[in-house]
Amino acid sequence: MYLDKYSASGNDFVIFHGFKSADRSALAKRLCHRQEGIGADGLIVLLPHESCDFMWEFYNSDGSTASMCGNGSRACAHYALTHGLASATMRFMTAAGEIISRVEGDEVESQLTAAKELLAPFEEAGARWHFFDTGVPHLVTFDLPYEPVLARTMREKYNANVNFCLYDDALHVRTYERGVEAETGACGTGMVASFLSVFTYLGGPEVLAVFPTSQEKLQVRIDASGKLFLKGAVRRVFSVDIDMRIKQ
Ligand SMILES: N[C@@H](CCC[C@H](N)C(=O)O)C(=O)O
Repeated sequence: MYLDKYSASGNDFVIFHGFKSADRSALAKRLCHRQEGIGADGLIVLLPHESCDFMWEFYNSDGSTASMCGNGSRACAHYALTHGLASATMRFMTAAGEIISRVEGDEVESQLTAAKELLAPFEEAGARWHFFDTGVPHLVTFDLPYEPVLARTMREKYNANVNFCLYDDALHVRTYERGVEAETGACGTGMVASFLSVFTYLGGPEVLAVFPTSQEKLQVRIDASGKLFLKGAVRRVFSVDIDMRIKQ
């Protein structure tokens, strides 16, 4: 089984392509395991699609599926170009809708699906929260430093990813990710939800530099028609051929 390991600003993924849809939840858990597998935040499988360049199946490291992943979309676009599955500008289908990605060297920009505000801003646990769906649901606060116990409480109550932000001349975001059940190095849809909170409620600009936990800088922007874009470098860490028959 041939696969690639990618890092997209510190959010890491195992990626391969196949021909058929299947329940790959157990495989995702096995491959993503940090001690007994390759280790990753998620598994992405590219599959043929009738009208797009391809479609994907996306799994978190705990085997759950997610409808979208911003950093995963950038990593898988680079994978698709590298493996001759698409040209540098490509369209692919996710459970959240169609994504358009453009690859230029190691820089990849993805145009995400239209965002929705799930709840008006609200106060809870001594903080003000914004709640956006940018492909998956994200809570965002600017009032508190990263706090894992509160992150876990809010994640469970709202079934959402949870972002703790600092906004100065740039945006700094730490994300507790659902399905990884921990803080990850970066979360693309979380950075876009945080950007939207700044843009909508704090009078922020149309383009912002965003620094996730990994400190690998990205750019988030909104165009005149409200389309949202996430851009940054991705890195193919290695390619490997593994024997999946070895099983304890
Ligand atoms: N890391 C991703 C988000 C992946 C899905 C998320 N963990 C969920 O289950 O909601 C990103 O870069 O957007």
